[in-house]
Amino acid sequence: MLTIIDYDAGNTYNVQKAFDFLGVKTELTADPEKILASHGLILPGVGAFAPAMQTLQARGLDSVIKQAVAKGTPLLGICLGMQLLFESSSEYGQHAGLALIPGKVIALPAKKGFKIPQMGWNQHELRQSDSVFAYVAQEYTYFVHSFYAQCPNEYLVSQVEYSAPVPAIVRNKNVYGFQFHPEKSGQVGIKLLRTFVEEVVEA
Ligand SMILES: NC(=O)CC[C@H](N)C(=O)O
Repeated sequence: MLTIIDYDAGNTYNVQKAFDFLGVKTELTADPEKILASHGLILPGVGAFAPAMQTLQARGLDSVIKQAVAKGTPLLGICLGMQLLFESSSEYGQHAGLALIPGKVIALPAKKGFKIPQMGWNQHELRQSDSVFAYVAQEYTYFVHSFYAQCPNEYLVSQVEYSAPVPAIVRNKNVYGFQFHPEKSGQVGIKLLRTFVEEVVEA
């Protein structure tokens, strides 16, 4: 069973439905004991960075997540949930993140021909050929975001080109992030979630 961290994130229902479709049981909880006992964690998220971090902190979930990761529990952050994994975000001011992956989140640059937010399908370019997600090369997934992560290449599994090179899948040991919405990315999105379960959590 996977544990979806409950901090009133907006895409929790759709993420749960995606795992239901996979036949993977999930439990939505903010209970520290359940999170620490979990075999795999999902950090969903849509909306602004600061209120999301404030809710995590208000529920003590920031430290519980860090404890779980430190003992090796795999964690997948989705969209805003991926951005929260980094050290900081400049969305509406400067805010500290969970600092589970080195790097910062900044605004997508304005550039002629690139509407902000990026809202649509984009094609992955692979950066780590030995990743369990390597098959995502040249595949398309669905993005909705105005901010993006800047991180050292060693944490980059795949990226998409928009008004800047956007990390699409990132990894730091047992911590993974998807900037896109796998729950809105059709068969590829479902396959990527299945890979996280079968090749990471259950491996
Ligand atoms: N869809 C989202 O929640 C996007 C996350 C973040 N607010 C961004 O604009 O990048």
